[in-house]
Amino acid sequence: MMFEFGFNQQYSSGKTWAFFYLAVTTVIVIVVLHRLFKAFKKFQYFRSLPQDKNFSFLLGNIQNIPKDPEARINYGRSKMDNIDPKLNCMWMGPFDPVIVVYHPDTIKAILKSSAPKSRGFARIYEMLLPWIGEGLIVSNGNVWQRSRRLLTPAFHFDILKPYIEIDNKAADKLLKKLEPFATSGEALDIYPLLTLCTLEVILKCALSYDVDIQAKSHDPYAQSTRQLTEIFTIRTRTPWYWPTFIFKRTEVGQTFFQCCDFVHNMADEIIQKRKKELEKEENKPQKRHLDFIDILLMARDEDGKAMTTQEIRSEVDTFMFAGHDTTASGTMWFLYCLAKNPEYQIKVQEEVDALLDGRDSDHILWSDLPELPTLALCLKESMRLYPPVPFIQRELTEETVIDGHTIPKGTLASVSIIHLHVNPTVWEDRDVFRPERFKWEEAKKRDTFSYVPFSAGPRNCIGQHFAVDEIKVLTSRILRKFTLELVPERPPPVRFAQATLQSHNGMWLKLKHRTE
Ligand code: HEM
Repeated sequence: MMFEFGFNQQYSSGKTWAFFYLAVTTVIVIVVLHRLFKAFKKFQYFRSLPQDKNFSFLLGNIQNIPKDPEARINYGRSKMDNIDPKLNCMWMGPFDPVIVVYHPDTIKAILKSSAPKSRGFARIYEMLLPWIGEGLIVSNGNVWQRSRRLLTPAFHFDILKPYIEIDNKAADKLLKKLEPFATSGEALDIYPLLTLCTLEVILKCALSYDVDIQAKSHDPYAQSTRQLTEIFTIRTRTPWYWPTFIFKRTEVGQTFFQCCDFVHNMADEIIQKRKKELEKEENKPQKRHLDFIDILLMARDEDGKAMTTQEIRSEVDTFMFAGHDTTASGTMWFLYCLAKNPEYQIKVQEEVDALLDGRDSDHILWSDLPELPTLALCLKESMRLYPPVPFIQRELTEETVIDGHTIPKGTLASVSIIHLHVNPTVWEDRDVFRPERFKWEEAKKRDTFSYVPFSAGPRNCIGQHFAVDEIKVLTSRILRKFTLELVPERPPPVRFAQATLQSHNGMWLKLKHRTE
């Protein structure tokens, strides 16, 4: 009996295990099959969307993207022209579909939604993290909301007003540096001079950091920023650089992290200097507005908690980058557009002359800014053709209907500002520089999402008024003194869409004194 019982017990427990294994295996097989089925359905769904049919099961569409920077921009444009005028699906590998949008209807669906910045493996904002941290550009959710609420007062008109004189003083120095080129007739690449000028402005205005950066022929901070944006762009387009542990071991990766250390040290220095000044000021409070950095240093939560050093540094890094590279790019392309379209350059010069003639000083005043309507129209048109921030990205956190397509949650969306601005269904004579298209009678007929150089919706650019004022002051000061000409011996600028829109071969211009 004992034996029988033991045998039966063994037999039945063996059977139980067999059942157990069978059940587990069945569940695993069902789960795997279900996942595969879902992945296949998702794949089929994305394959049914408008897209470049030249698709590889290994690389998706990556191999179709041209290496040449200008051809790369034109590749996106040809998809808009030939595949679909509103959106297409781009495969960044066999399992990574990205929805690219470039029409007011489709861009609106993304920018009006609460879709956050894309984060996680291989996502562009994640790749910015080691550099600008969880600052306003990269952060999401509560962290972003808190910083945005805190920093919005730093861009109030009352704060921006005195910055105009800082812009003018920076312009004075820039003009002095341009003078010898006008005298000798030698062409120059104007971009490096513009970056130093805009860097000086952001350091003085937002960070109360008074250094004569323009006195140098180059600045290590501006240089590091350039290297960081270049390497960041390379990384976003090179799948084998996506895993951080590999990227860190490559030469470019090491340069990237060295540059990060450099800019972080500079941010720390600025913060420490300002902290000491504020401590001194505490004893003799002055009636003045708070700069961006003061707001960061003095901010307290409801429970009295200050921002951590790391949080403050991320915001400082964010503003130092976002506040100078964009305006330098915007000014550079604006000057190019005017050199290329002399009839508009003359109109702007006449407008500036009419404003300043008879004055003792050429400094532009805050009250002068609305008196430059032609310049304002030309600047808008230049930012249409050459948007300083060409692309941005979002991640859909919920299923979203875009132009009748139900795009699943988790999908990456690339907002192509540079293509929206030349979408032929929106813009007549899209490649022609015609600033009049921004006159109210014409502009009011267009969807507001047709033109978004500063993005739109809740995550729009916090610094847009700061930027536009600065560009207006710099360009009117340059045009008051010089006439700009293209350099026929040099090839035209080659657009390069990095974090900001650059020229791959510099921005070569000739300057002539207006008196000549
Ligand atoms: C011509 C100059 C500028 C252009 C074209 C521009 C454009 C943009 C765009 C398109 C965005 C959205 C980015 C995204 O969604 O990822 C943005 C965001 C931002 N910009 Fe600008 N920008 C300019 C100048 C500035 C300046 C001067 C500052 C600071 C002083 C600044 C600070 C920021 C910040 C902090 C954000 C993130 C805002 C948020 O998400 O709440 N920008 N900008």
